Amino acid sequence: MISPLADPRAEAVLSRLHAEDARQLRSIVLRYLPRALLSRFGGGSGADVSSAADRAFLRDKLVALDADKGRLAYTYCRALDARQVVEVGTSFGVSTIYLAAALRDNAAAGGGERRLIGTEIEPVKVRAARANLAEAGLADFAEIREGDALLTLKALAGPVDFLLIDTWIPLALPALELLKPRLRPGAIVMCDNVRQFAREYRAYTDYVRDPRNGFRSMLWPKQGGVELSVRSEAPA
Ligand SMILES: C[S@@+](CC[C@H](N)C(=O)[O-])C[C@H]1O[C@@H](n2cnc3c(N)ncnc32)[C@H](O)[C@@H]1O
Repeated sequence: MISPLADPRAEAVLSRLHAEDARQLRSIVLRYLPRALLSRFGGGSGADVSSAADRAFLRDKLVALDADKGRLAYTYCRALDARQVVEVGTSFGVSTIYLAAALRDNAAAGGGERRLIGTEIEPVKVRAARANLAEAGLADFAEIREGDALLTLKALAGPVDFLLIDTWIPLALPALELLKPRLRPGAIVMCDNVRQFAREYRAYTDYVRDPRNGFRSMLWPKQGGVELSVRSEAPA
């Protein structure tokens, strides 16, 4: 498959992690399919994974951004000449590697300080993500903050050029609202799986698709769907 990264070291780590993610998919589908079907056809919500049992089950699961979306994120960060990128939901660091690679390449092309701030609530995943970034040779471009994103990102200084929201669904809109004042005009926000969980993401998509809230937004409809929103000035 064609990749814009052109970085064998990072690609080797990504290929191991994508393979591990694919191996885990079966157990995730078996566990969550009934909820997903209920959500689609019978009400109920597929969004809530906050129980102790769900948390324990998901602790070693990557639930990673797929490769096409990772490459899309890389390409946007390059095109934006991003300096600061924020990621809500780091897990084992798959998306983080794509984003950190873009920042490294932006620094090589244009100089200046570039940084990715990622955040993850599960300590074991934070340790794994840091190790994966180091193995990919990208540790210098990413800082992973451990804890609840609404706390770890509260005092973040702007401007933010690109924001990836790839976390459990109930956090998506609060995270966007927290970070919205730090997004520079023209910043892109990418939010994963909004088509697959359209009902659960309704509050989020309603918000970004209403231009009065300061975004112009579209659905990239492949693989569960990605919402791509450009920060614009809200009309007076
Ligand atoms: C879909 S996974 C992220 C996948 C990651 N972006 C990747 O490509 O590998 C969502 C992650 O969000 C984390 N998460 C859930 N709630 C969170 C919160 N309140 N603060 C920070 N991270 C959270 C979960 O532990 C999980 O690892």
